Amino acid sequence: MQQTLTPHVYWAQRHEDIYLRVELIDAQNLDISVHDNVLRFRAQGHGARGENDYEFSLPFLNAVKTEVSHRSTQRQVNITVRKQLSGWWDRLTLQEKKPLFLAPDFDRWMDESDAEMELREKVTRRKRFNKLKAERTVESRLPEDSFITLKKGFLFTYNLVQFLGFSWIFVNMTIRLIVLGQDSLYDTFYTISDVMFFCQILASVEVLNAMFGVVETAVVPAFIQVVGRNFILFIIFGSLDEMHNKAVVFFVFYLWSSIEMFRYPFYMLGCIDTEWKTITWLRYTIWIPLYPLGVLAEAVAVVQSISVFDQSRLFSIPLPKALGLGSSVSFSYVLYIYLPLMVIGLLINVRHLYKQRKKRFRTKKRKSN
Ligand SMILES: CCCCCCCCCCCCC[C@@H](O)CC(=O)SCCNC(=O)CCNC(=O)[C@H](O)C(C)(C)COP(=O)(O)OP(=O)(O)OC[C@H]1O[C@@H](n2cnc3c(N)ncnc32)[C@H](O)[C@@H]1OP(=O)(O)O
Repeated sequence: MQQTLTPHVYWAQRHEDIYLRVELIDAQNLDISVHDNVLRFRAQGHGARGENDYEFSLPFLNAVKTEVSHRSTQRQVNITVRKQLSGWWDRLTLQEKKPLFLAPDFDRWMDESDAEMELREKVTRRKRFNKLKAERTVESRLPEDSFITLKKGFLFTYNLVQFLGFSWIFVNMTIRLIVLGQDSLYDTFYTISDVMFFCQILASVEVLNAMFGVVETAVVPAFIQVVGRNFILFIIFGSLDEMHNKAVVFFVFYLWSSIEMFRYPFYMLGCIDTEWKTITWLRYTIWIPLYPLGVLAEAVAVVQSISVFDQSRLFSIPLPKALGLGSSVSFSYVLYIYLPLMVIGLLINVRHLYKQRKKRFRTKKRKSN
């Protein structure tokens, strides 16, 4: 049967506080209270007499406040009680004879004059801190705060516009696919391209944001993303009528908008210091299948456009007659160079997104521990 025992208790004081250290390992079920200037302690833990219930009560010499703060570590329980009036006590307990379980805490012990000096230093430090804080509030916090509000407002609006644009694209394409079936694959460009042009031109803002440090993102991945998509949209699809009715347009647009429907809401929530776990998970996960598929679809579009550029000679590069190699070089040669660049771009961005994912979920895990 368990018996109730008294733990070893060590004490020290300052002008305003009483510090108690209760020697109890792995203390559980703590019940600590102060009523009528008497502290009552009860807990289970491993003390001088092994694993047991331990308790004690201490009637204080003078009045104390009823709020008591305590912190339990693996080795001990630290208790702080506030004195009702600031001052130095001759002893801790009401009765003159010191209880047997109580001893001075020499690690924290101070005599009255040392404690006075500490108190004076504390007051000076607090005054200096308050003065600095007041100065900082007046001089710098106002412009800093309004800059942050302006930045968040701008980013929120930008992300909202992109979210609406890409959602419209995704929903429109999905409804058309359900209603028109396979036929909808071949007229995607005619129905969707205006909104896609708008969203992708606007997306150039993301490179500027990265360059000027408006958001904490790397410039190279943002640049690859924007340049890569705009190349496909404006050069491959936009400039060749022959590409407009190809099914590949559907796949490229659908893959692009699928990620953006989650990426922009994720950023929007970040602007208002909010997080929805599902959106975060989707933002940092669905790129895993979508990114390679997106690059594959873009590569198919590039390959399909090669013969069109060869025939139309659009964007062909004029050569000086002196070289004797013909009058111009087809733009398709640029595309042959672009294809391996896409693979390099894919690798750089997949690596970046993998790191961002690891960082995000590692931080989250640590925070939730
Ligand atoms: C040298 C010549 C180069 C020529 C290049 C040619 C190569 C062509 C390669 C082609 C590859 C492109 C293929 C691509 O088009 C295919 C597809 O898109 S398929 C569909 C799937 N795609 C994706 O999943 C990619 C989506 N895009 C992105 O994720 C970004 O664009 C990317 C830059 C790749 C990565 O984003 P970012 O670096 O910004 O990562 P984070 O989201 O983690 O953001 C970092 C922190 O910044 C905050 N942030 C960022 N933007 C905003 C914003 N607009 N508003 C508010 N906050 C923002 C974000 O919250 C993060 O902060 P914190 O960590 O504190 O949360």
